[in-house]
Amino acid sequence: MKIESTIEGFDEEMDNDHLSAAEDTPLREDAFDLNDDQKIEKIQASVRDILTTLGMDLTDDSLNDTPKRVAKMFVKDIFGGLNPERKPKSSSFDNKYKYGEMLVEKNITLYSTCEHHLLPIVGIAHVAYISNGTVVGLSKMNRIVDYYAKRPQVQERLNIQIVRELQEVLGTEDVACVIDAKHLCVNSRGIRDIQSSTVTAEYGGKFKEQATRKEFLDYIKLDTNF
Ligand SMILES: Nc1nc2c(ncn2[C@@H]2O[C@H](COP(=O)(O)OP(=O)(O)OP(=O)(O)O)[C@@H](O)[C@H]2O)c(=O)[nH]1
Ligand SMILES: [Zn+2]
Repeated sequence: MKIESTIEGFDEEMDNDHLSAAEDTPLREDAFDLNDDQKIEKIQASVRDILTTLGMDLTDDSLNDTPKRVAKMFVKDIFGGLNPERKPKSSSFDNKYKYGEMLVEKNITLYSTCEHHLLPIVGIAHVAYISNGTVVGLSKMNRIVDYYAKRPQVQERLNIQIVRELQEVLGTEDVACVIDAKHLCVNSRGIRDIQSSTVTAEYGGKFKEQATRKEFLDYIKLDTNF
């Protein structure tokens, strides 16, 4: 049986067995039973517990507020995109000027968090679409990238979520996104490979055709340094 969440703006359909579609962030049904302040209180206690277990003296004035800082950062900042109320309102307009070519928003700065290690993912996203009558404000593409990045993520899911959202807003399948990002869990720990970065891509509609995809990739030329 399918159920619709009652939370305002939460339009991802949830399924009783699986909670959500494969590309949706795995959230529990009670994810928003607590408000932000209640979550900050609880997380603060957990962070205090972790640091205390590690042996840190939390009476030190540099550390005293760390549990609260981390809790606020999780709820309001780096995981703020879990809350559908923070989803950007994507003002769309009629394509009055009949611009029918590809529009590319490239080099969008991306900060996310790896859900396996809770370490940063830092990179760039390139987004493109071909209008079928609707256009979206340029900054909305940056905002959509930022919203879905502010969750515990894997890069593949992040890439798909960005494309699905823009397809919805623009009312077209013809949307693509390429992400090139460094995962600090690979760069700064574990294998500690500082050079490597991860490239993912999601192509919808016309972008599945080779010529359209090539035009997009020529515009973004994956030779950027960040
Ligand atoms: N597919 C995918 N894997 C990721 C992403 N971010 C991190 N990973 C990988 O997730 C894997 C987690 O593997 P585990 O073996 O459970 O973790 P680990 O023991 O810390 O692994 P090492 O990093 O190899 O030390 C690692 O290989 C990470 O590189 C991502 O966005 N997508
Ligand atoms: Zn990781």
